[in-house]
Amino acid sequence: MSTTPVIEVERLNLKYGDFHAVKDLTFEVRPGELYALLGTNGAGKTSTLEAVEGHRTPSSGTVRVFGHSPGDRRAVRPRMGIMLQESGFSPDLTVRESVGLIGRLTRRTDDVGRVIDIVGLTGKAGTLVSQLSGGEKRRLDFATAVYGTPELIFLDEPTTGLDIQSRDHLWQAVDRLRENGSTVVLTTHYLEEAQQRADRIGLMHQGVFHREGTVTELTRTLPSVIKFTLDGPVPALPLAATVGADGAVLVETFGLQKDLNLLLAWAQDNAVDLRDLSAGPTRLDDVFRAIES
Ligand SMILES: Nc1ncnc2c1ncn2[C@@H]1O[C@H](COP(=O)(O)OP(=O)(O)OP(=O)(O)O)[C@@H](O)[C@H]1O
Repeated sequence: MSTTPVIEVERLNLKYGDFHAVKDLTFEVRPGELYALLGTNGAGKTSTLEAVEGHRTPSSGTVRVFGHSPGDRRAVRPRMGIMLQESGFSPDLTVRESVGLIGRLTRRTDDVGRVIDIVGLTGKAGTLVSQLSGGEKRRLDFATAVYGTPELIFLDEPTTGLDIQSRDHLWQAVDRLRENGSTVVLTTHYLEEAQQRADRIGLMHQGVFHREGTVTELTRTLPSVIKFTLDGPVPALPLAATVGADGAVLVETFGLQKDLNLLLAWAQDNAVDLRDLSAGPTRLDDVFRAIES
């Protein structure tokens, strides 16, 4: 597989009048990667994606997609599938007609019935877009990413409004696209989805990267947490701990396995019941919370 980046963004700046929304942003997305562009509200994710998709002209800096300017639509557009937050399908078309339209607009070829099946709308193929539920509309939006198995797929908050079965279904379809070699760029506010699936994450805040790297790289500077509640007075704990507002005992640690062992041995020796015990690595949520503090 080629190691030439699929997307190269170098010192990208985007301004809206006097407002500097994206500041000197540099990153690349490699072939076959799932890259998650995450961040706080207004961080500049959508603006950045619009520049990469060729919908917005940079104030300065360069963007290359498959080595081309995204403005070179003939070279780039057929190779990428874009699932926007709202695709804007005409309400007067049926699902089947809408999916057929994707082929004409992107110049990719596929079997319309196959795509409708993948997005789980076979029973609704003859239904007007105006009569779809919110979740069904979102699944139709997903067809734009699936049609013709594009090499590069943008998923902008793909699971917002989907029930858990539809989410699982969508991610299974994304997994199959990736098995076929597709590169995926994801934005989402569901951090656990990014934590589970992203190879790398660019975490934006106020127009710049607050952090960039793998989930492990992003989370390793923050401690893991052990949490439990106690029924009554107990002998001195074997570890430094704090008590949260809800009365739960919190132990923050960079040596999760060792400290958990210590705690469990102490509980066993002293016949202490550690109720609601949970222990886990740092989550992306914690990295996000640390941005503002
Ligand atoms: N057309 C526009 N005119 C003026 N300001 C804009 C325009 N589009 C975006 N902005 C501003 O640029 C900043 C970045 O917006 P952007 O939509 O890229 O953020 P985002 O990271 O996608 O946010 P969110 O997570 O809230 O969707 C915001 O402060 C926004 O108000």
